[in-house]
Amino acid sequence: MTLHEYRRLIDETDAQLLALLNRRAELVIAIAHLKHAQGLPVHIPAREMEVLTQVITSNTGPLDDQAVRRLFESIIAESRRLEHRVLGTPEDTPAASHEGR
Ligand SMILES: C=C(O[C@@H]1C=C(C(=O)O)C=C[C@H]1O)C(=O)O
Repeated sequence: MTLHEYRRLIDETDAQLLALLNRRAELVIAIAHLKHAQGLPVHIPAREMEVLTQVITSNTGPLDDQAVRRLFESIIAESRRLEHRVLGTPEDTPAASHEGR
């Protein structure tokens, strides 16, 4: 395959990744509203650990586990930012502190 063909495949793959990331973001928004309604915080470290453990455990490479961890830590951090944005809560304040609003 030529360089140009590989790059077209990368472009296609990036489009798929973006669609999946936005699908994940839509699920995160739904979860944000549920957690807010139940008085739960945006940041749930135990769940984040579970997500990271799952992706690292199922990683078959060529990305190494540290790379997968960094990528998903970034995705999760953006998910938290998104939750705070849709809820209108400050980023460093748990949504639980907004109970009763
Ligand atoms: C999406 C959630 O909110 C936050 C973001 C998470 C994620 O992006 O996977 C996981 C835990 C929470 O800190 C959730 O609680 O499930």
